[in-house]
Amino acid sequence: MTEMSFDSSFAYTEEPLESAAALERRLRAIGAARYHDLHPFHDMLHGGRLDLGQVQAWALNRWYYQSSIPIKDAVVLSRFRDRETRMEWRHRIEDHDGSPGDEGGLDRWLALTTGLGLDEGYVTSARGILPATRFAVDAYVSFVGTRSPLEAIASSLTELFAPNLHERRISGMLAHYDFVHPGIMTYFQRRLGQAPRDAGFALDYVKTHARTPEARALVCEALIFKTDVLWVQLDALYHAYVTGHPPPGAFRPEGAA
Ligand SMILES: O=C(O)c1cc(C(=O)O)c2c(n1)C(=O)C(=O)c1cc(C(=O)O)[nH]c1-2
Repeated sequence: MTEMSFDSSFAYTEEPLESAAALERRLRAIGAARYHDLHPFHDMLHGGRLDLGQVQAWALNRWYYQSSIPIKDAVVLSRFRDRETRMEWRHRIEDHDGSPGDEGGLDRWLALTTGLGLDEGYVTSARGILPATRFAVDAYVSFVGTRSPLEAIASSLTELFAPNLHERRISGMLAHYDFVHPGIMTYFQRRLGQAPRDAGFALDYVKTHARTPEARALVCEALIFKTDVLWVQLDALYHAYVTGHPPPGAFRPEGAA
């Protein structure tokens, strides 16, 4: 008799979502299996295996994600009647947009793209981004406006896993690329402090407010959706700039065929 081969990830039975602790365990397992730190494009980025044009393509596309985050957070805010949640959430908008006289994350992201040699007007126009970037990011903004407020908050939970990735990115990119220096990596340096606070609030929120196994399952589905939003952006970058099939109208690095 021939032995059947099977994917061992389906061989276990998942723990029922009967408590907040079980929910947290499941969320962490989802991150461990699906977060975009596992994507081969990130291995190449952090391991110094991309050229300047490919790093530019990544930073250019990520601008669209970054610049949509405060819009997404404004939509999240609009979902809550209670003042406490709005007060807690609103600093996220300022973290990215900044405030008069105080730079925000978007300024720091532009320091990165400019430091990599990209024209600021071209970056902010988002004209050269991949269609998949636009579709994925727009789907995230739409998700938080159309799903329940609980799912809207849950979809930000990928941030639980971001600080490790940012640390690896800072050290890897500084070590491997002569066109990267600390002055253009301040975006990630700053997120190391901001993301744990934000993720901690979101995790407490879903643990407190998802009170049934069904609600906890929705929280998990929201996190899975978000890991897909992140993953598909890197798939598109890989296809366009590693495999070498940029779609019509997309950014073409200088000197590329
Ligand atoms: O570099 C990354 O891999 C990464 C991932 C994520 C994430 O996991 O969603 C965010 C960020 N960075 C980030 O810088 C950021 O401001 C951010 C906000 C959010 C969110 O969903 O509200 N995610 C992320």
